Order: sequence, then structure tokens, then C-alpha cells
Amino acid sequence: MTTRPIRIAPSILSADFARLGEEIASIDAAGADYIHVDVMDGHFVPNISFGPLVMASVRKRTAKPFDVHLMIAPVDPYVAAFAKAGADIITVHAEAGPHLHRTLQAIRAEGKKAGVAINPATPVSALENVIGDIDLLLIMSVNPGFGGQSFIPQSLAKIRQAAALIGNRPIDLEVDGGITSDNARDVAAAGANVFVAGSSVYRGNDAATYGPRISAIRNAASSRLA
Ligand SMILES: O=C(CO)[C@H](O)[C@H](O)COP(=O)(O)O
Ligand SMILES: [Fe+2]
Repeated sequence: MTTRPIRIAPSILSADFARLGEEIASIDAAGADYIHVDVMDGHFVPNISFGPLVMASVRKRTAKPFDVHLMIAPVDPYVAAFAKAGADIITVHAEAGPHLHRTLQAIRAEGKKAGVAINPATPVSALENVIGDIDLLLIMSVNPGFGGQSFIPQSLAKIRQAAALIGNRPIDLEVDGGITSDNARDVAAAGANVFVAGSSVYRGNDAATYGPRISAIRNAASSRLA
């Protein structure tokens, strides 16, 4: 079982984009630990969100770390742009290119934390040779591209495998897709410590609900120790 601190990372993919800066300030005030920023290119995934210009513009609305999930291929040409736009953690997909080790080095050369994500069909063993080169390992618990999908139950076994691969290394184990206060305890018990939550925080886009929802996920995840 992990002793890494529980962190809640609301995904702004489900924010009201017409009020994006305000929506980010609201989750900051509501207790978010990270701001999860989903970048989609309409090529690696079948949806398009936004790029570094939008990210740089809203960066000034919070001092919380920007946890940037790049669902783009190729990714190497854009690492510097997202670093400059204010990313703190840059996570790339293992499936997005043939030179993952080079990409991770490029992220660290920008002075940023390097993360790797794997899709539901990709085995954890694909990361055995880069585990010493990352700061965050992201298990996708839905197929990337859209918010509001259901958590894939098989992800729990992958989280346990990822936790074993990480061992005592200071690497965040993040889970993204379909996280709710109903499944956060099981996800935490499997070994995850960073919980991405888009629709379960932003649903309805009423800022008054964000604090209680973030707390509910945090309390459920923390109850793994109970
Ligand atoms: O990377 C993502 C989708 O590709 C999102 O971060 C994820 O889907 C969050 O949304 P939800 O919590 O609604 O599943
Ligand atoms: Fe994401």
C-alpha cells in the first residue's frame, strides 16, 4: 500500500470553457491539489480540446501545479511550448511515439516533471525500461478522448501492477477516467495517489458544488487506510 500523499486533480476538460479562467480559480479555492489539463489533437485521440496558447492564458488564474496530459502525436515538437506555457508536470503517452525515452529526457531538460500515460490496452510492463526516468505514472482507466466515461474495472489490476513496478521510488501513481467518490477508495487501495476527476467535480458547472465533491473523493481515497 502506498504512503504517497493523496492528491486530487480536477480535469478542466469538463469546465465551462466560456468561463475557463473562473472555473480554474474555483477549483483552486475548492481545494484542488493539481489542475489537470487535457490536451487533445484529433489525431492521437478522436477529439480536440486546446493548445498552449489557451493554457498560457489561464495559467495566471492559479498558483497550483498544472498537470498537463498530452494526448497528441507527435509530441516531441510541442514539449517546449507546453513547458513555456506553464506546465509543471508534462505527461505523454507511451503509445504516442517510437522514442519515449528521448521525449522524457526532453521534458526534464525543460526543468519539468516527466510523466508517462498508458492506455487501457497497453501493459504496465511497457514501462519497465523507463521507470527510472519518470516522476509520474498515469494509468488511463478509460480510453482517452472524452470526459464522462465509466471506469474500466480491469484498471484496478493495472494499478496494482504499476504500484509494484514503482516500489519505493518517489513517483506519483495517477489514475484518470471515471473517478468518483464511489470508486476512489478501491483505486487508492490498489496503490494510486493522484486522482483525476473531470465530470465528477465539474458536472453542472456550479462552483458551490466543487468543494464538497473534491472533499468526497479525497475522503473516500483516504479511507483506504481505515
Ligand atoms: O484524459 C481524459 C480523457 O481522455 C480526462 O482527464 C478524463 O476523462 C477525465 O474525465 P472524467 O473524470 O469525466 O472521466
Ligand atoms: Fe486526462
